Amino acid sequence: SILNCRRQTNRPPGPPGLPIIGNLHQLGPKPHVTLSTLSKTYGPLMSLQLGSVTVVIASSPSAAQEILQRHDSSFSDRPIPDVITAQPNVLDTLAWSPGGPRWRSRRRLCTTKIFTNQRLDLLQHLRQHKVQQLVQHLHQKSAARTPVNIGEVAFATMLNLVSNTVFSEDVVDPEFKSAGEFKEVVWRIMEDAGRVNVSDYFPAVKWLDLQGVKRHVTVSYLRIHKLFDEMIGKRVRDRDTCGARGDDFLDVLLDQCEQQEDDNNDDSESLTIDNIKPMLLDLFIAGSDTSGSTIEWAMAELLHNPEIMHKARNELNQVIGTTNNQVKESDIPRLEYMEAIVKETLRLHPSVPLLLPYLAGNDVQVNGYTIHKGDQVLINAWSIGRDPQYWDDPLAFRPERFLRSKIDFKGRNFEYLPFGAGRRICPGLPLANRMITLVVAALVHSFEWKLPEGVTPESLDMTEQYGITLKRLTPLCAIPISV
Ligand code: HEM
Repeated sequence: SILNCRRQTNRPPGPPGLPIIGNLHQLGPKPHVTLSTLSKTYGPLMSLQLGSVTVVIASSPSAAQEILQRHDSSFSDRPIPDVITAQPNVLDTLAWSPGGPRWRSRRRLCTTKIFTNQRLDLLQHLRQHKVQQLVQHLHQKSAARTPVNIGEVAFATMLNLVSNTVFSEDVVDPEFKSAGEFKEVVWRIMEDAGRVNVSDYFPAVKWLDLQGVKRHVTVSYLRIHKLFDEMIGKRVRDRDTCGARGDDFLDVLLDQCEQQEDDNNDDSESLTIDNIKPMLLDLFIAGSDTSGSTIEWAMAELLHNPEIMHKARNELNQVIGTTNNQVKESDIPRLEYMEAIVKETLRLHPSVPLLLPYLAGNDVQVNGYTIHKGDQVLINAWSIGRDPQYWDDPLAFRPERFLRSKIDFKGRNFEYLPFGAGRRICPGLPLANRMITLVVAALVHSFEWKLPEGVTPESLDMTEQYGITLKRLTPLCAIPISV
């Protein structure tokens, strides 16, 4: 029996399952919630059998620390979902590449040249301009008193903020008049990636692609690569003809490609015009919906808690003023309360609730149990952020808890892991933090927000929906009133 097998192999405890499917049927529509509940019975390190895959789930700060810090070298790879393997050169992505030399050199480029404060400062005027356009768009909506789907404009805005940082270009119509192909394709890829796929739990039948998701997503991957080809081609020509060198991420990557050509090194670690595309796609997939839904949740919490909205507006009026001044990224360090709001939003609504999965590279002893080579490991950051052992009144939205507290999301406090921790912590964190804080601050500073007819702050539905990112079940709609 499964129980017996657990005892023999010293696996962490877990609920008994059925033959063949194991615990697959028990996960339900909100796996992060189910796993959190199960961990109360089976402990902070438990194991589930999902089809033929053993998944170990860490649900306490110390279990997370064991995996992400103490034994991090054993968990440097990720299991690659079948849908993700449909993309060309998947091993050149940052998010899914095994943690070897290729990943390390790309990752180093991110931390030393791309997501640095210096680089992000150089590009902030582009993002500032996009946020101004968003505010103008909302002024028009205000004049017409029409409700705005906040998640939708936030997602489109995040795509443009990322694309201006990467390409100095828009990928979505900044007036929000047409959706645009880029947005459609990115969205389709995320939908396919968010689907539960039997291929991932029964590797033996992977080749059948029973649900056809892999075939479906392939079309979108090829299309987005083609769109990247066009953008990169244009940039390469501009660089060749007028020697123009800009500051955006694409220029950094192309500079790196050229430098490596000069160094004459052509091993698998080196960057080429062809193999930077998976990394570029990573930035859009990992950066836009995550940041967009965080903005939607932050606004929902502010509308749900009017006194907190009020305090946030007061702070903005004090720091930025009540005149036509626009919030800038450089103002963020002085917006302590707004920063606390963003942190509190990510505590209660981490957009990647189970982080990205890890793969055990060898047998590892954790808390007296064995995690076996080949097991998958998940960290339930959602559950950890709501654990009453570490958080007072954990279900209340109280930004004040982060004022005068040293707890940060940079991977040192294991009771708070919205961006993960350790070697594979989110590299986009500094950009995410700037984009989210800037947009929420601009939305609160420029508008009073009203809920649609019949919805009150108390009755606003705050139910979650699990997907590739943690979303609201009912999209947040609200009416901006220009101030
Ligand atoms: C609210 C916004 C965001 C959240 C909550 C978030 C969260 C995460 C999490 C939890 C991980 C996995 C960490 C781990 O395995 O321990 C991750 C990885 C990653 N994130 Fe983010 N992220 C956000 C925004 C961004 C942005 C804006 C970018 C870039 C433009 C980005 C790029 C990446 C990449 C490339 C990885 C893979 C890193 C690797 O495997 O080496 N993320 N993110």
